[in-house]
Amino acid sequence: MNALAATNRNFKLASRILGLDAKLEKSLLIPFREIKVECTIPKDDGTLASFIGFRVQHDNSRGPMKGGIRYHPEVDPDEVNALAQLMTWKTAVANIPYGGAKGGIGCNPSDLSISELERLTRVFTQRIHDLIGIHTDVPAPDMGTNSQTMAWILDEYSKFHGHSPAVVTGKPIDLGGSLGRDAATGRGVLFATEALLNESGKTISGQRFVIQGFGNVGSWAARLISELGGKVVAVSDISGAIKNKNGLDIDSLLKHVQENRGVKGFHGSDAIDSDSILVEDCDVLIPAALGGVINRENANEIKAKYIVEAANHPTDPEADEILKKNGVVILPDIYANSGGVTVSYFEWVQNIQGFMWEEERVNNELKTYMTKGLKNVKEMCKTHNCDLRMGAFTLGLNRVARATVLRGWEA
Ligand SMILES: NC(=O)C1=CN([C@@H]2O[C@H](COP(=O)(O)OP(=O)(O)OC[C@H]3O[C@@H](n4cnc5c(N)ncnc54)[C@H](OP(=O)(O)O)[C@@H]3O)[C@@H](O)[C@H]2O)C=CC1
Ligand SMILES: O=C(O)CCC(=O)C(=O)O
Repeated sequence: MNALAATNRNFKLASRILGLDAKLEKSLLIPFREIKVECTIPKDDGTLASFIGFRVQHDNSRGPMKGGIRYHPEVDPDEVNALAQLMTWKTAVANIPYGGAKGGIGCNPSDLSISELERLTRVFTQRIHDLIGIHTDVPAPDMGTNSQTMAWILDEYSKFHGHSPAVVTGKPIDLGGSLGRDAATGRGVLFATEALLNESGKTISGQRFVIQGFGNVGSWAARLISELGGKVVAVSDISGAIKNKNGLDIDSLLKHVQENRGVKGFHGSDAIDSDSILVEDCDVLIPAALGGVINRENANEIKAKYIVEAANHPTDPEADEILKKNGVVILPDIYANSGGVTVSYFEWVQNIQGFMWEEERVNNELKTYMTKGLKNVKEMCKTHNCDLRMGAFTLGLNRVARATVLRGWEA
């Protein structure tokens, strides 16, 4: 099932549970605005290369639209649409005053030089600058983009609108970024996992973790989990997958990745088949890369007791059903990875206030939001007798529906 069909299916299930009016349901589902732009750049060798960029602004009833920009070969309109919709429910679950958006460019960033990436980012910004803004739509990093990408967007946007640090989050600290934003999604995953485990008297320490993806989110999650005594027994990235049943030394692995641009060949590990990473023996599985990776082909083989969705939409609805029957507990993406956008919110607040917070304050506030988020999701599970995914969807949808109805429609 493609990302949009899967996301729409979850939306409709939640809407039925809440008993939303069919016309309101339709208005919540259709994106506010879909932008598609052509971005042509001269490559370093003088030849031209053309790319397609997207920004889907899904909903703004609760505040400015918010969401990352992804650079990846598989970026397509349906996927960006699904990711934008997920941002609407995610910001509502986190209870931060935003709507949802997502952007992307269909490209392989590892095939482009730094100067080509800069030109591409600047051209994309020129195409969309009139449609984003501090109080309309605030981009951030996602797969294949980082704080440098945000710095280029900020610089290009500011040429048209004056210096505007709050137009993007996930910026470098020197340009008004927040302390703690780089680690925030991984740290949020840690807080979410801790809160879930604590309910059954367990802690991070002593649990065995498998992590797919070792980029921003996966590597921070691994680092923070191992700092608390959790055993990360297998990880993967594009270069391959590695395993050590006694636990990987994450500090040495981080050095290895910096020097070798991938986890492959790490001395304290054995290589395993990349496809088998999700079905490795562990207590907690953390998908932190692409969507749709847990599907009906592999769901029955999953050995983890818990899945914490650091990636967006990693689990197909068909797999959801299989995993539920097998007793696997899933912390859904729109709650589990909301730490990133929550600290983006703190960054935006700091930019608007013109006052920088200490990192300790950022991390403490994040913990409060993540703990409260799980409590609110569980209350919805209890009220509607549903699983955690539907608990999160009904929580998000209900908040957005209430805001939409309160604002009303033009006559
Ligand atoms: N960044 C953020 O704040 C947030 C991110 N997310 C989600 O988290 C996920 C990861 O994002 P992020 O860490 O920022 O992205 P990054 O680009 O920093 O890292 C992505 C990682 O996934 C790896 N990867 C890509 N394809 C595969 C594959 N087929 N098999 C195994 N690994 C693969 C990459 O490998 P390699 O390094 O070798 O290319 C890299 O390690 C995405 O789904 C994103 O939407 C969600 C909330 C916030
Ligand atoms: O930090 C943000 O604004 C958005 C992060 C994001 O893209 C996501 O949560 O999927």
